Amino acid sequence: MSASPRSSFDVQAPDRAPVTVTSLLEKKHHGEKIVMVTAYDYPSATVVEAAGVDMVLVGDSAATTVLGLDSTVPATVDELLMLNRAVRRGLRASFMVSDLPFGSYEASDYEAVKSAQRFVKEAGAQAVKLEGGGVMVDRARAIVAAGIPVVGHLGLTPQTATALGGLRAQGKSAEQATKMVADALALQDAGCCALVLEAIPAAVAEELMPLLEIPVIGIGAGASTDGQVLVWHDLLGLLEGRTAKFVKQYAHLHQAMVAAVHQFAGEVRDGEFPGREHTYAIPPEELQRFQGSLAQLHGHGDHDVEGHPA
Ligand SMILES: Nc1nc(=O)c2c([nH]1)NC[C@@H]1CN(c3ccc(C(=O)N[C@@H](CCC(=O)O)C(=O)O)cc3)CN21
Ligand SMILES: CC(C)C(=O)C(=O)O
Ligand SMILES: [Mg+2]
Repeated sequence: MSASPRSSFDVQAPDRAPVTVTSLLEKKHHGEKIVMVTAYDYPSATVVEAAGVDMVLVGDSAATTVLGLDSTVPATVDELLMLNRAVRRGLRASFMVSDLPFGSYEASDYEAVKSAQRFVKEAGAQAVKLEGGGVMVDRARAIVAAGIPVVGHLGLTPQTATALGGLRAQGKSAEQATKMVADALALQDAGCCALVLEAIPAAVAEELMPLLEIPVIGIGAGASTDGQVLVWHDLLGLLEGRTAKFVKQYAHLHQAMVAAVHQFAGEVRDGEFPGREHTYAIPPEELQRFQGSLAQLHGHGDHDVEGHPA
């Protein structure tokens, strides 16, 4: 393990080959699980990179987790692009996938390709992700034809949650599950390099898995998928409040951060911070000269009230 960083940022990950569409497929074939985590800025990107995750998703969940909105619908291409560029600067080997936001790809193949190209050209995305089957399969095919890898997303698709009747698990009826299988096969046929399945019964995912040749990343789809994804804030416990059933919190950083800031506030109020070690020194002779010039300024005769020589 070499400690030398290869670029201006300092990640602690052991050297590893950059993740590619091909290496992800090999992982699937070898039965090695694929790890995906969302990231939204430079520090989160350096953490997921250092932890060695395979894929990083710059999710439109930024709308709720970073911007404090109550759904992903209002997220814009420009807002997400700024976050995507920050993430890009913190990544080296992890494969970066960018969510296309609601309204940036649905209306036509042309708009889909144009939006996808912005994430690639302006932020260094290695793939884009879009939600849904049906006509969205055509959008996926158009982006793939333009030379950009596409990740599909079926099941609970938060951008169209209103049409789904809310943020509800999907595929709980035979009809829904059958439609999902058809959409998954169609997305694969359209050339998607991977598929995300969100909030569906584990048994439905299990039936689907043998039918798919592309890597499948689950979030609330049980243990049979080729990989798992969680949202950064969920995994680390960075937000207050209840989480979806599919979330496991591996830390409780919200509490840890409140405690740290609370301690800072207490030390400022007590005069305990800053200590000598946090303050700057001036050479004694410079301090003496400085005090001398101050004394001159303060009315030692030959100056007017503003300190100018009389
Ligand atoms: N922090 C966070 N994590 C996410 O996974 C996430 C976001 N935000 N924002 C955008 C979307 C919204 N997502 C969500 C949000 C809520 C549920 C949820 O509470 N689901 C219920 C399902 C109830 C049911 O179907 O009966 C659950 O209890 O899991 C699921 C996905 C996924 N995305
Ligand atoms: C939950 C994942 C799959 C996602 O789409 C997001 O974070 O936006
Ligand atoms: Mg998303």
